[in-house]
Amino acid sequence: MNRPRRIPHDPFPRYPEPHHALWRRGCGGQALAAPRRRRFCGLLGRNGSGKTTLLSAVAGLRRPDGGEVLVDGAPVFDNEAATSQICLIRESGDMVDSTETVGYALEFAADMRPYWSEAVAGNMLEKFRLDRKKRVSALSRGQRSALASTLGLAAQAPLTIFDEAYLGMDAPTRYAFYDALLADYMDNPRLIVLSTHLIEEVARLFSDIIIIDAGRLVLREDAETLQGRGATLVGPRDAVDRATAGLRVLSTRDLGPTRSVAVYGELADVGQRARAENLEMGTMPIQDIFVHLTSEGDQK
Ligand SMILES: Nc1ncnc2c1ncn2[C@@H]1O[C@H](COP(=O)(O)OP(=O)(O)OP(=O)(O)O)[C@@H](O)[C@H]1O
Repeated sequence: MNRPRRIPHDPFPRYPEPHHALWRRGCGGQALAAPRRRRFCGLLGRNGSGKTTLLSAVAGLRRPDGGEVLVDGAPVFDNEAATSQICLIRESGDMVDSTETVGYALEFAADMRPYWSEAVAGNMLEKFRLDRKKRVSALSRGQRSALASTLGLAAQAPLTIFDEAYLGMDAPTRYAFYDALLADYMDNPRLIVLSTHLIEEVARLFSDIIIIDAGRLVLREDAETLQGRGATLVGPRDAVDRATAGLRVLSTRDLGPTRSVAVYGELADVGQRARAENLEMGTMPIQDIFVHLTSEGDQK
């Protein structure tokens, strides 16, 4: 079968312009992403927030109840030209027929995927210690996830989506997967979307963060800007209160006379305020920002 092949080590593969309008109306009618070519995007949301539903609609596997998902201006549902550019690996790892061997699963994917890389597939099999001759049904849960992730990376699709693809993988396997993901992204920059609950493990990979909650967009930001929007200030209570006056306080913790406050928003002068009050200032991990932004209504 004749397949267009990627030129090895070509840092600018000649993919079609990716997905300008892809996310435009994907989530509650709000814009999810501006046109961008090479991004590594983290999709974060609490259980049941709609991540899998959204990603299935983006991959054309599910017709949206409302709104549209567009790829380069064309609807993605029932559009083979669009879906051939997209590879979605779901947590169920359901792209693999369990009665077949690992080797057959790879051959099948190679025939289906226009940008398939045998080299990436081989590297991943080695990394994950997967035997081509083994039946998929004989693999453990984590090994099935590893195989599904191999198929997802080797597909080299211009839009590659992993929806909690790490399920069942042990920590060394997950880290091997993250390393492979990052190396592959550097080698072939494209649009990769990763949905995960293990935020701290992968936060370093993200160039962009999208947070959804109850089917609505909460935030879309580049990771660096988002990191700059959260800070913690620690010191004597009065001094912390003065320094944080007028800022959006996400949480306050007191330990004796010491107060620790997490603030979020436009923090242009917060460093100056902290220095003026002689406070300790720290950055807020993305996971903490996520927890605060998606649990604000819980106590009401
Ligand atoms: N935009 C939406 N409007 C209404 N219902 C939705 C929306 N998105 C998802 N749902 C419904 O919410 C339920 C959970 O959605 P989904 O499985 O996509 O969540 P999730 O974020 O992937 O959850 P988890 O992290 O637990 O896997 C499903 O029944 C789905 O049909």
